[in-house]
Amino acid sequence: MQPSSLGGSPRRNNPFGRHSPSPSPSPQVPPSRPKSAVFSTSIAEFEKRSHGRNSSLSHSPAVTVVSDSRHRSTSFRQNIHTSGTFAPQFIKSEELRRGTDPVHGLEGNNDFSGKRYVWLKDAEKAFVRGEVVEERDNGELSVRCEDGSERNVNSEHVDKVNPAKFDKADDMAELTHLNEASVVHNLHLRYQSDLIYTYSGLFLVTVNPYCPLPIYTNEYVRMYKGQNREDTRPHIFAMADQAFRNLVEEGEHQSILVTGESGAGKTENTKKVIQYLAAVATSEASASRSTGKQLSNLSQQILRANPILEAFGNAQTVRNNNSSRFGKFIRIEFTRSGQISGAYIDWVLLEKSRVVKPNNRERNYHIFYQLLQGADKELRQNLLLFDLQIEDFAYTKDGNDSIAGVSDTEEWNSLMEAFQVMNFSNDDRLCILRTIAAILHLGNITVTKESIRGDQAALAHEAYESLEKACRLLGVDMDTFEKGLLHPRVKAGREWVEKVQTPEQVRLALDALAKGIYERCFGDLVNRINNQLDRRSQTSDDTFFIGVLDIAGFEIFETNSFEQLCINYTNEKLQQFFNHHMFVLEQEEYAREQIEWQFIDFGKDLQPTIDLIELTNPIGIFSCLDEDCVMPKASDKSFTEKLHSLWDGNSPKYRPSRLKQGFVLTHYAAEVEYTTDDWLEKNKDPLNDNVTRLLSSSTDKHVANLFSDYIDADDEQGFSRSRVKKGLFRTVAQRHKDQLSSLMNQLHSTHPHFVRCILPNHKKRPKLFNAPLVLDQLRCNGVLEGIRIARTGFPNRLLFSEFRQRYEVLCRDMPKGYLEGQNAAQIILTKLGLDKTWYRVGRTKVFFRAGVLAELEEQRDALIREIMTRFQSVARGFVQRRIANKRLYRAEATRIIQRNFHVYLDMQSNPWWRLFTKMKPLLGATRTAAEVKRRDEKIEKLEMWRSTVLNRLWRASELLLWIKKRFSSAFR
Ligand SMILES: Nc1ncnc2c1ncn2[C@@H]1O[C@H](COP(=O)(O)OP(=O)(O)OP(=O)(O)O)[C@@H](O)[C@H]1O
Repeated sequence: MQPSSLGGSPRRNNPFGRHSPSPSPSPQVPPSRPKSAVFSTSIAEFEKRSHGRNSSLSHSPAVTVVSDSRHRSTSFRQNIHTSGTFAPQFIKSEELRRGTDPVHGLEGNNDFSGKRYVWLKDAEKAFVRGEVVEERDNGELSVRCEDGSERNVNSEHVDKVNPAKFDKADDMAELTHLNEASVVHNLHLRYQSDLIYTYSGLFLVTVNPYCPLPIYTNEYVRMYKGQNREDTRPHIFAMADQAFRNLVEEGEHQSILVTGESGAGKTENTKKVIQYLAAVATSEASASRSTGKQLSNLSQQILRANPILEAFGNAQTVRNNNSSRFGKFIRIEFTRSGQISGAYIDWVLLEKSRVVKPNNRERNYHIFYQLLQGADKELRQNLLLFDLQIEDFAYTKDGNDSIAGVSDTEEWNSLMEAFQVMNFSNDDRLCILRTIAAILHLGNITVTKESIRGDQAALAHEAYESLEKACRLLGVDMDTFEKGLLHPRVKAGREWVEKVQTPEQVRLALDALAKGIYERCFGDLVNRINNQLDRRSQTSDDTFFIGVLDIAGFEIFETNSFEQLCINYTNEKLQQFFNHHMFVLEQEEYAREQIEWQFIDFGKDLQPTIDLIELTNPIGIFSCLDEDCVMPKASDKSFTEKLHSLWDGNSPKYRPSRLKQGFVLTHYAAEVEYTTDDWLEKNKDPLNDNVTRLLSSSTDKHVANLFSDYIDADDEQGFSRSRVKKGLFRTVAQRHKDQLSSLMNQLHSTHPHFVRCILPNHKKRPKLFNAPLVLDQLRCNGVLEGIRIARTGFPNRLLFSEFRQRYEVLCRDMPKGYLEGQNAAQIILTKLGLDKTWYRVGRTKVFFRAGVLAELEEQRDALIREIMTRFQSVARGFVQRRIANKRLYRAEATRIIQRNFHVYLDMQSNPWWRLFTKMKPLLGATRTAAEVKRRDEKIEKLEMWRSTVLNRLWRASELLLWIKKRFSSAFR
């Protein structure tokens, strides 16, 4: 059943994404009432089953799907035709060839067989489907699996298989058996048919196809523009369009939250959203000519900001050749009439450790390679790079030099072009690239031990060349820089003393500086882009925004550190946001339908874990870490012990690690074990004060600006005051908490839409679907959590008309004549004998608990099976009777022939018969002679008769002549 086929209003208030009621549903022809004689058995059986319900594992593949899919496909095709853009890709030729339904691609077990199928857990494939061959009294099932094996399992440990009509369901929330196996199976079936987008209630789930699909063309943009979700197939454009229409129609900020693992397709989908919004907004803008050109230029700029962000914020990783190493929130501002009026990019969590330590099988940020491959001679001289190559720099020589299929020179050219579109001047470009080159040179400063005092740091002889180049590019004095690096001045009581540094400390300080410069440079670049995209002064109208959040999903690695805690904390907050939103919408829907329901805010489920991380009193993980960062003698170990003493036994979500120095947190997705090595250092993220102060007074305005928060005051007291005032001591945890809080505030002011990207395999291969991997991601990205919540309420809902059309057939003695929808539904439900806790009757719909519809479907299948069996038996009886009659007739004929033949044989031995057969030809001759004689006599008779007649005629004519003569002489 695909109720959404009836079209109707947008379903923004329907949290599970079930179809919205259509004000004018398509004609509903009630199924003609069956003859009671035919149905009597099944109804009695049904009543028996619904009272003494055995909610066993029984499943019979559904058989009655044709009308539903026809409804759906009709409405969809109508939509395509009316928009005039029928796209043949929608109906795959393969599907047509196989004769499966092109919209739902039904190919389930429509065999009327009544077999029972279940899902079994499987170590390799996650789940395997099997047919129940025996159900034992002790609750064990004997199951014949698809792989040919036969297994005995406890009935508690299997999941029900959905009726086949749910195969390739557009919205998984409509599955009546909402279990993990069914969700994975549905995604798998769709993925194999290139249907990469699927709804799961409020979520749009997308599985990376790893190959270009022709579904993002302008034709598709037109096809989705202004269409309801129900009238089109799941697509990122459908979600973007819904957000755009909500914005225009309701004047409300919108957000699209895209999350997933690395390589799952977040960035690609974010780009598609922006492409779609730019396209529809441009077409809106072109309606008003005056601003049209200017705004389409802005759309171009928004699109072209991407190559710049990717060059500086993306890198090749094992998972993804173009992995974004930061989270971004792109806000596209619109006027109330739907024209783009500006854009703004926020970023979080840039992976700056990559700048100094890229993995061996990965690369540093693209910009380093693009610069070294693409810059012309003049620029190379300006940046003091001369003939140096990738392998000449410490920060680029490890790891890969290039990416297969990607030309860094071409990418460089495209970056330069993007700079031009974004109105970056030559000077702007140069100063940005100078810092990048300076970082490369900083990496080449080799630190050794001083020859006299063994453990003190000194610069190697060859390091001076790189040091000089770095200092020139950064606009600082080389000697002061070196001194600040090797002998930094620190305050000891009231005195300032010079500190002795080990080579490791100096190397760390240089790396920290390189990371710090890169991060600040990235921030500055984003600010410049934002300045270009900011057009608020040019529009007088109120503006509303659609924000697209592209951020890393929940992470569980073998070793999870501080970075993973930051990411998982972010995802926990986003999941809480989702749960709360779903709860609010659900509540609205139930209230609108006036059904009784005790509401539970599932967002609150996640609060204990969030408190554990962010609370200040009692002191949470972040605050505890911050506190220890300013404690002189604190270490990672003391910090871990403090956490144990605070939270162990006081929160169900926390427990100490058994084997490592760390703790285990229970997140919504899973339990994650964090190791706390280096957390204090990571949280402090220290920069050498002496060097940063020097940079803040750089002769290069750009560099000075990057470090302006370190500006030295006249006196040393003033210096430390200014640092405190400008919040320089903010730790990474504090910064992240603040950034996240600001992001959450923005999100709370929006109407959200959720996209979950799924990585199908680690081999980057199309059509390869690794079910256990997908299942893990569904767990981590909250899709299964959403389904869990859905199961606690009434996830399946049907309009009265649809409910009646489908299930009235199960009820005998329905009142005749017109019945109002609610009344009819109520009567049917009562007659079906369903437990009242299993459903609610609203004002326009019937709501069901998960699994109830499957039970009804089963009854309906049984009934139809019964009808089909009877029909088949009558038809077969008729055919067999005809065959039997024919056979009987033939047998009779054969017997007659045989009898005659026997008689013939018997007569052969009879002498009279033999005499007769010999005489028979003679008899024939005698008969001929008699005949000739008889005819001769007849001829003779006729001859005589003829001559007599002729004689008389002659005499008569003689007499007439005589009379004539007599009369003529008499009258003369
Ligand atoms: N819809 C799509 N169509 C075709 N290819 C895609 C699609 N989505 C993703 N891909 C492929 O997968 C690759 C990785 O996608 P993407 O960069 O968007 O992942 P991501 O989730 O943003 O990863 P990261 O978090 O590492 O940045 C892309 O370079 C592209 O080759």
